[in-house]
Amino acid sequence: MKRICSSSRLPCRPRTTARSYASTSSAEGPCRRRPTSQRRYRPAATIGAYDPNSSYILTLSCPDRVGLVHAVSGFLAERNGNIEEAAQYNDKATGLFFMRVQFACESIELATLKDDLSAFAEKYDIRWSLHATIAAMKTVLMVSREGHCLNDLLFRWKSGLLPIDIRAIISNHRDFYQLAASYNIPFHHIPVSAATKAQAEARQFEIIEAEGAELVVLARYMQVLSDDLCRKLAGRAINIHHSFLPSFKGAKPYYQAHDRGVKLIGATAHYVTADLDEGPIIEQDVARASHSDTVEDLTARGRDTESQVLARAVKWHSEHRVLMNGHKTVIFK
Ligand SMILES: Nc1nc2c(c(=O)[nH]1)N[C@@H](CN(C=O)c1ccc(C(=O)N[C@@H](CCC(=O)O)C(=O)O)cc1)CN2
Repeated sequence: MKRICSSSRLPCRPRTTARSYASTSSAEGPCRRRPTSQRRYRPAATIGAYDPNSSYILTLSCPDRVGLVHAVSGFLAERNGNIEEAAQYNDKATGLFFMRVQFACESIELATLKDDLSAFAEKYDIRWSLHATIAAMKTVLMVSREGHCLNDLLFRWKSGLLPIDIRAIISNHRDFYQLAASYNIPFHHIPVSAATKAQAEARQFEIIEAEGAELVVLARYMQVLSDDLCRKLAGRAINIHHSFLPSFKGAKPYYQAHDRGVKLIGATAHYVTADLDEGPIIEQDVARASHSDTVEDLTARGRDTESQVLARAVKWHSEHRVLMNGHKTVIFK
């Protein structure tokens, strides 16, 4: 039966298997042990003895104390868990400890591992989460009229460079309908105005939940999300702001930068909160500016910076390398 795209009313073409990532439903397609920066994701068949289905990422935070690394590594060793990558940080200001461990563990059922982790976590007052390394993160992209970040994310995903599973694109304009079609991704055009905002956001959230999105990326989506939607998307919505925050918040940062005469412009990827452009920062970068630059020059130069900053933030989030630390983040690159 042909699947009809809810908003575009057009038959959705069956999805290609272009992605080399396993969507969470069919568990195939992990990566060999290249350094993360060089990893290219490809089908399981080409991989040797390594069993992808037994590789996990554990992230945790708890009040800091002596022996936590020993306790975590001991917990895994007792269950024949082989640590492949580990990083930790203790924040002296908050007294909190953070850790990310990637490990292979073939001799234990996932459910048992989770039960054991729950008991272990209680002992140390640990907040934790466990993810299958190969699971591609279900993602919905949102965009308005500037398509450079959207285009960049789609190309990196298609090239197997991002461990995500792009389920849908939502926009308050039609501009990128064809781009979405070229990647066989459902495109949802949902106009937003002050009068229709609540209804529009209800439709947006319906799609996000229907797609089981673990991540929503505001790839130059230029509408302010309501407090209610921000609460529902807390910790799973990333925005790219086209300035080096905290400078130049708002919708027109390049005009503000030009007026101020700055010598550096920048971009900031951050989690979306109800407080506009105030969310925990994941990644930032800068580019040079000069007295001779027009706003158009700054806007054009900023596009590359925005795309690269957002792609890095999406990659780190989808590899479970970003841990929340109050209104800040800890990044295990
Ligand atoms: N609740 C939040 N919503 C959004 C955030 C955020 O941090 N919290 N970031 C923005 C993106 N953004 C800057 O990065 C931004 C977008 C839009 C505006 C704005 O003032 N928009 C006007 C409408 C502008 C238009 O129609 O072109 C408005 O919404 O009234 C400021 C900052 C995404 N949403």
